[in-house]
Amino acid sequence: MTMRLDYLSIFPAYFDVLDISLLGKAAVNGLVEVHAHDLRDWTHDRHRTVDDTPCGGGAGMVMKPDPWGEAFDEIIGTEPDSSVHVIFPSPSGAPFTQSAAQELSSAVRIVFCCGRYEGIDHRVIDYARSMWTVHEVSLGDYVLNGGEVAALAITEAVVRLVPGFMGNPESLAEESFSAGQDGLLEYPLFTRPVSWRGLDVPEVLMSGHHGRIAKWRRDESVRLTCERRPDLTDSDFGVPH
Ligand SMILES: N#Cc1c(N)n[nH]c1-c1ccc2c(Cl)cn(Cc3cccnc3)c2c1
Repeated sequence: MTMRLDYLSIFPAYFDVLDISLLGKAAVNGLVEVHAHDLRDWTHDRHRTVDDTPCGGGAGMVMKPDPWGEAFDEIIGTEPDSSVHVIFPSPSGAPFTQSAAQELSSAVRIVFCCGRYEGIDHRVIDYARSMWTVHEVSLGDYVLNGGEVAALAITEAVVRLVPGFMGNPESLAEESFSAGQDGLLEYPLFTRPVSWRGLDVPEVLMSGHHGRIAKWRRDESVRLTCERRPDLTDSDFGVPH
């Protein structure tokens, strides 16, 4: 089943990058289909206006609802369909998580609405909620200038989980935040040469003793998670006291 991805933005060129790397290969293999659209194509004035001053006053400009509605009609359609997932990156969105990426990886259609300025007229989101399955999400607690970078990050997180996308699906199970990792951060990785600029690969990893290697990796994951992400440690993870 091909996953169709649509991107609505006043900077559609942001999404040209999706033609390269693994995503480009996935498109070639028919796993995903990418369509980027310029929101200004649904304006009708000489200046192709997409913004206006905020009702109630305040700084900056707000994106007008009209172009979004006309773009929705043409790109998605005018009939409700809960199988269509519409994503609004937003500073006030819910944190985007690996489990959200996992859920979205089985979607047949995802439409990313990438706003700019101070944001999109809220009626656009309300209308979308009346028609499709809407996700208002944030990448994290830092400020971006619009939704495009978030849409690219979410795309990569989702598409890499689509069955058939990753050459070696086993590698997905050991990553940070993956279910197989018990919510722990990934352990440190090493490869050849064994000695590099006076720095050596931990001996245990060269021992060939799989039990010891597994214990070292688990201990390292617990140590790193306790140090860097105490918010993920909802239990002791058997941390040695
Ligand atoms: N996702 C995410 C995310 C994040 N993690 N930081 N900033 C954003 C984000 C997402 C969408 C928009 C739209 Cl639309 C306009 N802006 C600019 C802006 C910045 C600060 C306050 N108001 C608007 C966006 C910022």
